[in-house]
Amino acid sequence: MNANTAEARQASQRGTAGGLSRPLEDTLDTRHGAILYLDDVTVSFDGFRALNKLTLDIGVGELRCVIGPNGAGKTTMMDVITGKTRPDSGSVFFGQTIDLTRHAEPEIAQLGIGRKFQKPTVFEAMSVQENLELALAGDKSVRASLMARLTGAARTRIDELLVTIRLADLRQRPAGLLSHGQKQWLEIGMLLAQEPRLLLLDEPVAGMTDAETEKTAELLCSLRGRHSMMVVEHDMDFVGQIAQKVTVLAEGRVLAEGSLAQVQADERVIEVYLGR
Ligand SMILES: Nc1ncnc2c1ncn2[C@@H]1O[C@H](COP(=O)(O)OP(=O)(O)OP(=O)(O)O)[C@@H](O)[C@H]1O
Repeated sequence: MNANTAEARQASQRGTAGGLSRPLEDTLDTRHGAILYLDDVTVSFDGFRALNKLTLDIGVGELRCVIGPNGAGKTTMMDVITGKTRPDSGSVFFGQTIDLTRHAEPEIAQLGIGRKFQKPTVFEAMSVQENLELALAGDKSVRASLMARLTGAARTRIDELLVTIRLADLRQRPAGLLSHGQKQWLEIGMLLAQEPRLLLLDEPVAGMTDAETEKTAELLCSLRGRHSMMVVEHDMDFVGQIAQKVTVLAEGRVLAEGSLAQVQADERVIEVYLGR
């Protein structure tokens, strides 16, 4: 294990104090501009290659959209990044020096990679604000003590987050009474509370109304630069609203990459995914 990895592991074992510090802030080396680099990653299930020598990188502060047909390997790719699935071969680097394949799932979350699954998983009986406080604390068991000594910085951060996720007016509302879209924004806020360097979002607008989808696009665009993001989506209108660079996955590897207009005009992409 090299020095940086050892340092990262120690930092991740320490955890975050009140969710306000990000222990790896100084150890994540992104001098070459990439926050994530997958190199030649292969994952097989019973001989079937869900990922087949996948190579892909995400720039610091970038909002990358990943599209592709069912079974292309999008979820498997996110599982590999977050440590849920180990690749058979290949490497997955977070910054220049942290090899994610050497870390367990909770460590990877501590390292600064947040993942939003398709279904919202907020605490329904708690208010919007309490959900954010909990996320900031990072652990349910510390909530009581946190509430007693919520620092000024934490209060400010929660106020900021409420504005970012467009729920400032609903801070006291039980999360269970929010609309589907509002629950998704709350969950994004809960992830942001942990100050992720990289945010993985799996079909964030599935089931949303058009108005909610538009607001989500605005929200994600507002996070650009501050957080690096990878968004897997099938909703092409939404992708059109947020996309800079789009990666098309098919059969476990990158089929095409470029602006949405470029990949939409690519005959191979039309053939396997978009249709005529
Ligand atoms: N645990 C597993 N065991 C066996 N096969 C799996 C497993 N996980 C995924 N697969 C297979 O790997 C391939 C890639 O699946 P994956 O879920 O990554 O695709 P996807 O691009 O996310 O698809 P979708 O758009 O439908 O979510 C599929 O053929 C799937 O059946």
